[in-house]
Amino acid sequence: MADYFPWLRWLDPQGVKRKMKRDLGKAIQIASKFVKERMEERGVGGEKTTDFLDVLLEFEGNGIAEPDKISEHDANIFILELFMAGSETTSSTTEWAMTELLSNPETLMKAKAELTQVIGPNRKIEESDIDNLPYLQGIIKETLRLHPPIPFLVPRKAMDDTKFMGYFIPKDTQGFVNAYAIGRDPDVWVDEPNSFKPERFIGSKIDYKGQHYELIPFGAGRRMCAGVPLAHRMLHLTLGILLHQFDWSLDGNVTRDTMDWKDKLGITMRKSVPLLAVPKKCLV
Ligand code: HEM
Repeated sequence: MADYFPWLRWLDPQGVKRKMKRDLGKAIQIASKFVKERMEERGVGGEKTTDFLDVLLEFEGNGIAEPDKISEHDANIFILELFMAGSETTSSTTEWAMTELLSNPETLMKAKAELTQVIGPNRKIEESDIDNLPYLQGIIKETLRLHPPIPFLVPRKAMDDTKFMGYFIPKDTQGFVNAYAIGRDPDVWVDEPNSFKPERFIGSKIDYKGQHYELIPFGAGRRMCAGVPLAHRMLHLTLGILLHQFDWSLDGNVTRDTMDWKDKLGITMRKSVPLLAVPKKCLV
């Protein structure tokens, strides 16, 4: 309500700010446990680790353009942000990918055939295999095109009065970029824009790294997703392992037509009714 009537903001009429403060406080507490634990381990000379948290704790800045040290509070916020930005985005993308594949058996078969051909029966998919799996890459791109987990990206604010494409945008206007609509724009995606067709990316240079504005599930520009390299690996490895190691079917009598396709917007835009899929270990 306060977005429509900004003068109501101080009243917090729906209690949104109050609830946010309470819940964020709980989330910071969880993140702070990881940070405290690591600080204590490092203090007693525990096993040496070199992950992102160690980098934060070891940081020494020049104290001018950057701090001398990263405070414990800031380390907590960093860790919380990575959890919040990185977990539900990747899990909901994997759920949508499986949903699309289980409703498109031919596509699922092609993905499994590629994995069998490239990886073979005797080993597991590794990071170095990803570049040799163009069909799997097409599946991930197609999933992110149709189901971007952050459909309006992160809100922007006009820093100054701006004229843009004939519109006047006053300073401080909040703007959203509709990555969901861009991904389904029939002027750009001319071949059945609402259908799941990983083939459209075979032989195409279009990628989600911020250079091709028709596919921007990670945003673009200086504030685009900081986790693209990690998400890219995680998505291909997770989906690759699920498809390579198991045969999958839909639960019970559910079919493509009776499946619930609704999404709901929370932290991410995920399936409204969770996918129920049944794995069977591949007999290889
Ligand atoms: C499917 C996976 C993911 C998607 C679709 C995604 C998407 C996004 C989007 C749309 C933004 C805002 C960009 C903008 O508004 O231009 C963002 C920001 C961010 N993402 Fe991701 N993300 C994913 C995974 C991850 C992972 C795994 C991490 C790290 C663990 C991560 C860390 C971040 C961070 C730190 C930001 C804020 C960057 C900034 O404000 O400068 N993301 N992400």
